[in-house]
Amino acid sequence: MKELVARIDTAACQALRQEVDLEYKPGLVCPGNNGSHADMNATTFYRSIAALRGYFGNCFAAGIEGAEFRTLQAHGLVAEKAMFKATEGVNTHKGAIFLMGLLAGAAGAQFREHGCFDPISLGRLVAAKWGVNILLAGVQDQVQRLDSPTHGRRVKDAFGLPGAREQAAEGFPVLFWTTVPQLRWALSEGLSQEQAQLHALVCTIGKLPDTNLAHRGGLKGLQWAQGRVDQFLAEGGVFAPGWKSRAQHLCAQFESQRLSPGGSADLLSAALFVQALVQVNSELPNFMVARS
Ligand SMILES: CC(C)(COP(=O)(O)OP(=O)(O)OC[C@H]1O[C@@H](n2cnc3c(N)ncnc32)[C@H](O[C@H]2O[C@H](COP(=O)(O)OP(=O)(O)OP(=O)(O)O)[C@@H](O)[C@H]2O)[C@@H]1O)[C@@H](O)C(=O)NCCC(=O)NCCS
Ligand SMILES: Nc1ncnc2[nH]cnc12
Repeated sequence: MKELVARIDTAACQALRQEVDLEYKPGLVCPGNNGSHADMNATTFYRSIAALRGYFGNCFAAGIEGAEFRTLQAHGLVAEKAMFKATEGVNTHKGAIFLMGLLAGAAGAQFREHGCFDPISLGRLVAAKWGVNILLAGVQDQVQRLDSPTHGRRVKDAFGLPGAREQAAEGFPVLFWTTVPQLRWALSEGLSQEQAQLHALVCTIGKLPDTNLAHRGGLKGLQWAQGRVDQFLAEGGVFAPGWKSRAQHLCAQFESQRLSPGGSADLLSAALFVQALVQVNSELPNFMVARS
């Protein structure tokens, strides 16, 4: 069982690494460009990923043991602390800690029940098992942090915009209806990993009410960003010749507005993790683990 837990943990950390290493992400930190961020670069993200080692495996193991949401939440809070320590206070992966921790926990619950995973139904399982408690935790958080609300909370209060919690409680509709299928479709059309990942990211930005965009740019900023990616797609996106220079232009536009779609970046990581789980599923006989 230890080997499987380690395999899941590695798959999640690799997904985070793939996301950071992808170039031409509008407004986001890439190896060659810090996007709309002055306080972090790719090295900050690598440090953060190193600090998260073990966390996703812990969530998976907790799922196997039949964990309630509060157990996952406790693991998540420890991981957030480790991230902030490694990045000297910069928020690199708060969203990913939350949503990929939940997905890893749900994969554990599926494994406990069936001895394998059905990655595509992980979102529905998260909603069914923990949805209510995820939303209740938000209410508690609001009461406790009235003096210093999070960016997500500020945006919810100002614009009524749902955030990471609502996505999770609803079974990650954007992840499973947009990010994952667009990634798979682009790959099946013969695109490279780089093009397919960028395509999935851009489609996600167009659909997600990303609280990061709304926090920095208000509703106008969110709408502007979604309009820009829609135009990029309408011009052929990564499928059309000259996509790299159009993607670079898109990046420059996001930087000029200081906008960064951090929530969408997290969904790309989560989609890469879901894809990796499909692969792990096919490797399960090699682990020869006994369930109990
Ligand atoms: C549930 C929590 C994650 C709390 O969320 P809350 O709603 O209170 O809001 P935030 O603290 O603002 O964090 C939410 C993060 O989620 C990502 N996100 C945003 N929109 C969405 C969305 N629509 N769907 C899914 N995910 C979304 C986003 O993460 C990314 O952005 C980060 C940078 O954010 P921030 O620091 O705000 O922005 P900057 O622009 O850098 O700030 P300035 O420079 O302008 O100052 C980046 O790290 C990405 O990860 C949001 O940040 C949570 O706090 C919680 O409950 N945690 C406990 C852990 C837990 O319960 N785990 C449970 C199970 S495993
Ligand atoms: N590459 C990235 N840049 C900025 N914020 C992010 N949040 C998650 N990944 C990110």
